[in-house]
Amino acid sequence: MKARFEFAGLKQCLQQAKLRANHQQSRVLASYLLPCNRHDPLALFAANYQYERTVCLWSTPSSDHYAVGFGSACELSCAPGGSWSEIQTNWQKLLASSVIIGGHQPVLYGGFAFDCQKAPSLLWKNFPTAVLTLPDLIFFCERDRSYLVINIMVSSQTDCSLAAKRARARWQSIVSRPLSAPDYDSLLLDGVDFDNSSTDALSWQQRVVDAVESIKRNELQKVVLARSDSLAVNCCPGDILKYLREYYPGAFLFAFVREKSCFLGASPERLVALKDKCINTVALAGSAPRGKDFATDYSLGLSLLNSDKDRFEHHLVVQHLLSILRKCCHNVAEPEPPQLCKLKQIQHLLTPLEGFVKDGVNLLDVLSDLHPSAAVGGLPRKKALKYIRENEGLDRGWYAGPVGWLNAEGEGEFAVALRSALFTPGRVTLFAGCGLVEASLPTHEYRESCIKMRVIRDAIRSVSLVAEAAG
Ligand SMILES: C=C(O[C@H]1C=CC=C(C(=O)O)[C@@H]1O)C(=O)O
Repeated sequence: MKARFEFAGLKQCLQQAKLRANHQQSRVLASYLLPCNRHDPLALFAANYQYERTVCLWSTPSSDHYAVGFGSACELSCAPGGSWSEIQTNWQKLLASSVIIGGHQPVLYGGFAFDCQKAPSLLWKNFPTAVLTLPDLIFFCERDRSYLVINIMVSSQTDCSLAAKRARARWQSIVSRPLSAPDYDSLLLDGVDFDNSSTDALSWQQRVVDAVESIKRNELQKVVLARSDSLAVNCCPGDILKYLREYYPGAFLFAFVREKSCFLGASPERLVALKDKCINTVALAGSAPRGKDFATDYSLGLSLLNSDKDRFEHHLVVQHLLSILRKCCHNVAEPEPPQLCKLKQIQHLLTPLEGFVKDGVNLLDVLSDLHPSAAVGGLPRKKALKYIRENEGLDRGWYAGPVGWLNAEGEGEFAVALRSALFTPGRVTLFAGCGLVEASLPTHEYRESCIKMRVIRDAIRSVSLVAEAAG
């Protein structure tokens, strides 16, 4: 299909919004959809992420559905510690007066910090504790369909013709921007993976010992301790996403660029999806490495399914999620026994859970009840969070927080931002955590955290080798 920017249609949409803005004396959202040529969403991301202050990318597991958003027509947030459902209420208010042409649902994308009570450190300064963004331009593609949505906040002063021209020019520059040559330097990647004896490794293992002691004293039932690793490396998040798309097709692929930082990952864990009143979530906890061949892999999977320690760790997550679902949903199905979720480097125990949302409960209500699940926080929840705050010694930022989207009908999907890293100029910070119960062993947990970090670490290594080979 030839690209045709239906300029007249956009201008009319803006003019309608302007009439409304005039009438109500406040800004009105104009959202306009038009079919467009197919582009590779990851190439669009890679070519443009350095030129736009806000970019987001989202792809649903095992699907060909991608959304790439540029800029921000508006941002909805709530104060640290504030109620997330405030965001959804404000979104509904904004939509009530909007002019939407194209038969689509405008969509917000964004995320929440793991711990919204904590002020962000310098590392996460560009990531507010809770923010959902309506991009200026969103490119969607699915199978053979692709389209562009243009969102503009219109006031009584807006020059509709100029705003339409600007949107067209911006999209044209986005699609015609060439990929800049990657700049990879000082890759300090080798030798740290399973080195159990470095000071960082030992001090983290000591934290695990202390947490397990606390569990043995019955102060906690379970706690998830995370750690970070920082690498001095300059590499293109777009290339990392291409690697993740290839090797983790079953994961939620996400990226959020804010100013010069990019938080991205390939998460296997859905926190919540709401469609047609049906809520879906998963318990994902309990891990084992993948085997090098079928027989070893099969036996590792079988031992994981039969491991008392992992089954207990997983059971806690299932029971906790069920108790929350039963409050906000009816017809909560009894779960089946856990199954294996096999990823490139690691396998997990997984239990899907489902219910039908009660009237008057919205997606962000459910999200804020489910987060943090015992797969990333612990139990009892409040005590585990306090323990993490006081003992982990890390600013998790958006790592292990919910990331995803919310549409105009209140439907959406959020994943737990795992297998993720924060890219800042010249540096990448990797994050991973492990669920601890009484039977957890520090060396095993450290090794598990290394395997989890390999998702991004291997991606960096692979794209830098390709860049080196290309000269
Ligand atoms: C906290 C993480 O993983 C969670 C999800 C799956 C398995 C987990 C585990 O076995 O500990 C964790 O609960 C992480 O990847 O950083």
